[in-house]
Amino acid sequence: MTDASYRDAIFSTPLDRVASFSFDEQVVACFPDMVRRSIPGYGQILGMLGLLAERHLRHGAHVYDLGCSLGAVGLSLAGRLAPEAFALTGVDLSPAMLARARATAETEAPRHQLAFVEGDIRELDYRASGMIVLNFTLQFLPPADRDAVIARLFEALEPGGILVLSEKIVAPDEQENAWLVERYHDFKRANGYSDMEISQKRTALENVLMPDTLAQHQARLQAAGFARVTTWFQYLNFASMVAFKERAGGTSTETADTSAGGDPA
Ligand SMILES: C[S@@+](CC[C@H](N)C(=O)[O-])C[C@H]1O[C@@H](n2cnc3c(N)ncnc32)[C@H](O)[C@@H]1O
Ligand SMILES: O=C(O)C(=O)C[C@]1(C(=O)O)C=C[C@@H](O)C=C1
Repeated sequence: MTDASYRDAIFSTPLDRVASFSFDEQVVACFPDMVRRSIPGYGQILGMLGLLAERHLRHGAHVYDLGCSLGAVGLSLAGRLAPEAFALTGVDLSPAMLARARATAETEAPRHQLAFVEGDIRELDYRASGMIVLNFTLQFLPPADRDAVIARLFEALEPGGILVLSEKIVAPDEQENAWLVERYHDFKRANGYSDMEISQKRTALENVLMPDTLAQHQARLQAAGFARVTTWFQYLNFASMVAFKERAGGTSTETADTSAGGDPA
């Protein structure tokens, strides 16, 4: 990133009252450091998105990055695909995030078609797309709004298109979940967060980030019409799924990539 990025110290001093977490200026300023130290596998997930696009995206298709923050998903795709291979629209509610996303894209991928628009992903008028990414965004929507958003994304996807959904998750078994959360806190401590920071952030995220189970995600995706859902990544209580929209005739996604050779049969 060329933009200035600060170390996340938002919860490093004791607060009388911990306010609910929001994507304000303070978070924007330290966001790259925050996600790197707080989301297990964040860099690996981003890296894989470029590979998934290479494999599944029709040449010239449109891509949505919903809840794009600083535009990291678009930059990952731009790192793997040629400028004419896709056009991406990043959507976010936060003007401060979008301003930095635009500036970074301009510097780091000037020839790629990366646009950023302010909007609520629950209300957007979606255009037909070959790939839609929700990288740690659905978890911030009120649970009652999630089914409708996923159903609209299914409708917006072209046959053969993919939805990539990365989320913090909760395990249905209480003991398993407690273990995962404790190890997640170990992960945060190892990345330099103090117990106080971990505890205050946890309070700030209560009723703001409400994780679903993997089974809830899978059921929602299937109810929306996705023929196949694969959990391709999990690291502690963070996971990423890819959901495939079938092509007409019932076949699931085929590769858009021609470099891997033809059908061996
Ligand atoms: C954890 S961040 C996403 C990180 C980003 N996708 C990445 O890979 O770096 C969640 C983002 O979702 C945005 N957001 C939350 N609710 C939204 C909504 N209803 N519509 C659009 N954006 C939303 C927030 O402003 C925030 O930037
Ligand atoms: O810090 C945590 O506890 C998190 O859950 C990490 C998480 C996320 O999953 O989106 C929460 C808020 C920030 O946007 C960055 C990361």
